[in-house]
Order: sequence, then C-alpha cells, then structure tokens
Amino acid sequence: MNVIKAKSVEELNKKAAVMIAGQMLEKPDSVLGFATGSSPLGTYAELIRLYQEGTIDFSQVTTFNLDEYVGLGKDHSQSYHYFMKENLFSKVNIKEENTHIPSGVAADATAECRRYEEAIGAAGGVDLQLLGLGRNGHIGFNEPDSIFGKETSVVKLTESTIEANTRFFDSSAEVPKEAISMGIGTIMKARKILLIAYGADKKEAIEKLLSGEVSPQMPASILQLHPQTTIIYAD
Ligand SMILES: N[C@@H]1[C@@H](O)[C@H](O)[C@@H](COP(=O)(O)O)O[C@@H]1O
Repeated sequence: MNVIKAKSVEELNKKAAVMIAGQMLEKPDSVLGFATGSSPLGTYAELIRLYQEGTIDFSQVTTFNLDEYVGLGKDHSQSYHYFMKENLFSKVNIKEENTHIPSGVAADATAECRRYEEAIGAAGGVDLQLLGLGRNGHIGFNEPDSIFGKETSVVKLTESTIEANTRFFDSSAEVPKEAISMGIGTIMKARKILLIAYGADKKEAIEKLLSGEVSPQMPASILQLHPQTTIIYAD
C-alpha cells in the first residue's frame, strides 16, 4: 500500500484528483470506479476544475459507481444517481450512457446485482476505483461481517451507517436500510484503488486500516492485499 498523509483536506483533494486525472491522461477511455459520500466531494470539484481548464476530457471515460440505496429512484435527492449528477456528471463532458450506477428500484434486485457485475466485466473491468471509508471501516456498503462479500449484492446497512447517513435525511427512519453494493471481490478486481479519508470521525478506522491486521470486521483492511492501492488521508 502506498500511504500518503496530506497536510490538509485541500491537499488531499488535489492529490486524489491528480491521480485520477493521470489515469485519464494515460488511458482516455479509462473505466473509473466512483464513490459517493462527503469525502470525494472536494476531489470531484478538483476534477471539474481540471476539466474546465482543458487538462482532462471525459468524452471516452466509462464509470461504475460503488453502490445505491434500495428504494431510492434516480430523482430522489439522496439517491447516489442524483449525487453523481449534481456533483460531477452534469459538470463535465461525460456521456450519460457511459455512467453506471446500480438501480435502487429494480423489480428484481438480485437480477440487478448480477447485471451490474456483468456490465463491469463487459466494460473490461475497472482501471481505477475511488473509495471513501465508513466510520466502521466499510467500503462501498460492505459492512463489517464474518466474511468478505464477493460480488455485487443487496446488503443490510448497520445502525452505525444508518446513524452516520441520517444527516442527509429528515430522520433516521427515512434512511434506507438496504443498498446494492459492489462486493469486496468486485472492488479488489480493480487494477488500481485509491482510498481517501479524513476527519475526526474516521481517525479510528484509518488507524485500523493502517495497522496491518486483515479482517472482515474491518472491510477496508483487505486493501492491504491489493498490489496497487493508494491511501491518501488527512486529519
Ligand atoms: N456508501 C457510502 C460509502 O461509499 C462512503 O465511503 C461512506 C462514507 O461517507 P462520508 O464520506 O460522507 O463520510 O458513506 C456511505 O456509506
């Protein structure tokens, strides 16, 4: 693991965006794995800036997002479809048909998981996967468990995650209790991984991630076994 401690969140955002931009410059038709949550917001803002100044071009890029809440449609203001459109896709020249996010309202969620996993494979796999970090060490929506989940599947959110995400909803009762998430196996298949995390509520999870112990109770810890992972963190 390549571990970088940034001096500030601004520096973290810049470094993460430079790594993603570098991937796009090296391979204009890159398949990028994107994440939601507050952590990548600054990185996306930097990518938009790099696009506006003409440094990067999204016209040939394909993206796959990590996850989506079960029950939230594309137009729900807290859906990850909406988040990506608002914070990145509508501000760069990416083709809508090249952006992929699991559907949270598919009639058959299990079939949707299978379809999503196959679509990633058909696109040639993910070149660079961006990840945030849950307070409890989750990546995507892969919560602490007794085993590492393999493929894209419907997952139940823990109380800790529901509580953390309540800030985006009117009440905890409104936070969906399930999500469709890429599995740990799906994430580990990405050729490169970039995890970003900062802030007091992530301190413990970051420490555990860097401690060396690999356990499904700390899902992100498996990244230590990935040959091309970069962690950029800040206080
Ligand atoms: N599914 C997302 C994760 O992908 C994200 O990493 C996590 C942390 O979010 P934040 O960056 O807002 O702390 O939140 C959600 O649970």
